[in-house]
Amino acid sequence: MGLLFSRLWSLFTNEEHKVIIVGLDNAGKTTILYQFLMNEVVHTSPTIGSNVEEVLWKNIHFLMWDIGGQESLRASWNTYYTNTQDLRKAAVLIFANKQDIKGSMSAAEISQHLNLTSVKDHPWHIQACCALTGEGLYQGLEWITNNLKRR
Ligand SMILES: Nc1nc2c(ncn2[C@@H]2O[C@H](COP(=O)(O)OP(=O)(O)OP(=O)(O)O)[C@@H](O)[C@H]2O)c(=O)[nH]1
Ligand SMILES: [Mg+2]
Repeated sequence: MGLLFSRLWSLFTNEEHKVIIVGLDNAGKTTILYQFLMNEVVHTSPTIGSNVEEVLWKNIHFLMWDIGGQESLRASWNTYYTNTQDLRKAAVLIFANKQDIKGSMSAAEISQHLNLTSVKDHPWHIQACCALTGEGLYQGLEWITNNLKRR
């Protein structure tokens, strides 16, 4: 009974899911964040610190943190993990962005270089995308959503 109530409760409260976006500088993280928020390409400059936005998609609330990727900022990435629900249970989505650029590595190539098949302790998925057109972005979000449902 308690379980049923807590399940019903979680349906009604519409809890928020924290997403942390990290990666190399110039990879397109901020562009991706604002595509999710506004469905458009915004003009960006390198992020110093972070941007945080609430994104509602298919009735699911995501709190998305986009963190600056410059080398000098990477040591502080872990401060953003502190309040994350439980990083040990985190699902990992890798966006292989800028697929519109000729000669960009495919998702399969990136997967090989990152040795993703060796990751056994987190569910992971690699998604090819282009943040300028939005192509692939929602497939990535769909994967995250399906992952939440399986928990
Ligand atoms: N061609 C192309 N350019 C993109 C794409 N996504 C982002 N860009 C461009 O790449 C540049 C950097 O994008 P940002 O979103 O600022 O990159 P970032 O990862 O937030 O960078 P930092 O904040 O420094 O970590 C911008 O000029 C974007 O317009 C893409 O899919 N294709
Ligand atoms: Mg940025």
